Amino acid sequence: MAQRDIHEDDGMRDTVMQDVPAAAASTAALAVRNLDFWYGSNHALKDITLDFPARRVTGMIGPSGCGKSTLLRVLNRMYDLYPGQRATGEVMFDGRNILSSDLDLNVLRARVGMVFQKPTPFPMSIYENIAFGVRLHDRLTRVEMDERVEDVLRRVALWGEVKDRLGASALALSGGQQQRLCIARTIATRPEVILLDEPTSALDPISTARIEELLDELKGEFTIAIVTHNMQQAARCADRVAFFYMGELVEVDNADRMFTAPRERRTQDYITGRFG
Ligand SMILES: Nc1ncnc2c1ncn2[C@@H]1O[C@H](COP(=O)(O)OP(=O)(O)OP(=O)(O)O)[C@@H](O)[C@H]1O
Repeated sequence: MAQRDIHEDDGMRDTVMQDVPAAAASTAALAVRNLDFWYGSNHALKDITLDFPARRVTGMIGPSGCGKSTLLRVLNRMYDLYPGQRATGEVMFDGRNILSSDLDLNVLRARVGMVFQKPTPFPMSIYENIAFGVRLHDRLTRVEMDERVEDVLRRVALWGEVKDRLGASALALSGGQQQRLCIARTIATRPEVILLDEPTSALDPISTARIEELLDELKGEFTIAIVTHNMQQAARCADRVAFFYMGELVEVDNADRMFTAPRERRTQDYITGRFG
C-alpha cells in the first residue's frame, strides 16, 4: 500500500496542511500503516492507516467502543503491559516501527507522553510530580531541575497558583489543577508527541477552557493526538479530525470540513447526534 493516508487520496480535497510550506506539510510525526489490534480474540482496530502531522492537533472522535483509546494505547505501546493484547502493522516514528519487539519502551514513553481522562498525579509533592520523571531521563543539577519545574508549571499556567507550595501534596490540588500538573509532568520530559485521552471529561467548564487554551499554545511545539467525545472541543482544538466506527477509520479530514461537509453518511449521522 502506498505510504499515504488512504482517506485523503481522492485528490479532490486539500489537506489540513495547505497553510504550511510543502516540505513541512509532508511531515508526519507518527504514521500508522495497516494497523490491526486484538484484545484476545476481539478485533478492536481494523486496518487503520492514518498520519499524525507534526506539531498539529489530531482529534479522534467516534461512538463508545469504536477503538479511539485503543489506538492511543498503541501509539506508546501501553498495551504491552497487558498479556493477550497484540498489534500488527506499522507505526512509524522517527524512522522506526514502534511495534518492533526490540524497541526501548522507556525511551518511547518519554518521547510519546500520555495524559489520561482522570487526572492521575503521583501521591507526592507538586515539585516531585515533575522532577520524578525528569530524573529518569536527564541528569540535571538542582538549579536546572528547579528551572525545569518552574518552566513547565508556567507553561501550563499553574506557577502562580502553586509557586508558594511546591512541597505540598499534588493530591490537594483541584481536579483542573491536577490535570494541568499532569500535562506539565508530561511535557517536562520533552516529548515529541502528547497523547490525551478525553483529558477534560472529568473537569468543569472553566478548567476545560483552560486546558483547551493550553493545547492551543502547546501545539506549535508538540504533535498532539486527542480523543474526545465533545464535538465542540474537537472543532475548537483539532486541526484535523479522524472519525472511527466499530474499529475502522471511516474518514479523516481538516476539522472545518469534517464538521461542515463530511464525506461519509456515518460521519454525518454521528456528528449530528443521530447515534453514539
Ligand atoms: N481491556 C480490554 N479487554 C478486552 N476488550 C477491550 C479492552 N479494552 C477495550 N476493549 C474493547 O475494544 C473495543 C474498543 O475499545 P476502546 O476503549 O478503544 O473504545 P473507545 O472508542 O475509546 O471507547 P470510549 O469512547 O467508550 O472510551 C471495544 O469493543 C472494547 O470493548
